[in-house]
Amino acid sequence: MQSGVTKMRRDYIDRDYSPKNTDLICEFHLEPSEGVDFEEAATHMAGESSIDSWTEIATLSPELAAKLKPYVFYVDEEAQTVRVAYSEELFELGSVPQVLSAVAGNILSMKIVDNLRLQDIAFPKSMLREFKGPNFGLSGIRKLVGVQDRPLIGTIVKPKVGLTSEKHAEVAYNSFAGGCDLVKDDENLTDQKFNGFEKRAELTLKLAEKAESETGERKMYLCNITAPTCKEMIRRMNILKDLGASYAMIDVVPAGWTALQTLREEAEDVGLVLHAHRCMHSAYTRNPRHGISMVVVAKLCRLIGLDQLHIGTVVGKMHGEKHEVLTLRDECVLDNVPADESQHVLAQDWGELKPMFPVASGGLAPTMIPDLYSIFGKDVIMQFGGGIHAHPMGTAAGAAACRQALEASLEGVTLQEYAKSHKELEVALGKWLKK
Ligand SMILES: O=C(COP(=O)(O)O)[C@H](O)[C@H](O)COP(=O)(O)O
Ligand SMILES: [Mg+2]
Repeated sequence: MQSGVTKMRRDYIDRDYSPKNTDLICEFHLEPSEGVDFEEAATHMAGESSIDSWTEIATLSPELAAKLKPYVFYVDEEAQTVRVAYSEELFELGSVPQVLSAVAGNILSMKIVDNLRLQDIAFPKSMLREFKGPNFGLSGIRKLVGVQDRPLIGTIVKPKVGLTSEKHAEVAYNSFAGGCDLVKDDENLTDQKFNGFEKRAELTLKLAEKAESETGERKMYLCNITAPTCKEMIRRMNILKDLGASYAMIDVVPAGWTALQTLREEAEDVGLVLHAHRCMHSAYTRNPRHGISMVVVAKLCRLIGLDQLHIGTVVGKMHGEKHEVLTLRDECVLDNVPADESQHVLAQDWGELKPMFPVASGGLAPTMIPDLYSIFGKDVIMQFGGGIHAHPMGTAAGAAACRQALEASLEGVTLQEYAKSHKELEVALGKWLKK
């Protein structure tokens, strides 16, 4: 046995245990380190994530253990999968940080495992009750934007950073004028010297309003409030509210779970939709054998109450297989997610918690819209950066090409056919359609 590993007094493997509907259930991918037995590793992992330590602890009485012990009720050594049921009493039910400190905390660092990945958490009703979920959610956003029957089209002002506030607002205006419903900041644009938060928000919201009156469509600006402190993020949210904004955007992983829980409370008071950019998630989601899955990240976002979340594109530039992205979509939009063993997904009844609006973004071009529509259907926000601002005729034409490609998809017409009477789309096909 490896150093630091001694026999625990208790064995938490119990294949006969049937989880109670009040239990929090986790599925893990587990690879013991060399010479460590699979079940031994599973028992240690379950103990470390709840009541136990690396050696027999005298202060853990049999009564206490009987009340709070974890149950490793599913063990598949060949598939390297275990499921653990934890009593709800182990948790501060309204605290995402506390839950993560338990089920995705020390255990990811243990020497007895070479790899360990938290694949999914099924939250019991008692925990769902402690959270509000999205305030607006998918249907609230549709109502706000006034678009019911098609995907929304969004853009990220490019370049990511470097434009002045005036130029930023102008690029946003051109995007709105060309047909975007939503314009957002990039994830690394917050409050830099060349483009301060307040000035950018003021100028861009003003031009969003102008585009609204010119086009007769609602135009939403998603200004990034990510900041060094919660206090400052709340201040920025209030600035947005005072300027008449409907949305705030936040980088959910860099900002952290406590910040999100804080912002969710404030967002309800100020009445802003929260857009969740997931940058940095791959630091712990990308390795299929270790860390935390994106499904867990998405579920935590819905639980806390972000209104829309980046989930990947399948066809764009970012990592993410179709089945993974669709699993994320399901966790965003369904009221009841069925278990899917092949995807390491546990059943989740979302109860009263509203659906989030899924966002597909990252390396998209207008030419991909038919594929995006067939993958996601209408309940998706299609978001283009380079795919709009690199259009040879400019930003407004890029946005128009996206709307035209969407119209073609909704009508079941090929892009080539539609492009015959739509110049912007024709030019976009010339640039991006693979020959
Ligand atoms: O700025 C972009 C996309 O710009 P572009 O369209 O020019 O690639 C976003 O940050 C990515 O969507 C992030 O990826 P994900 O949504 O997968 O988290
Ligand atoms: Mg970006």
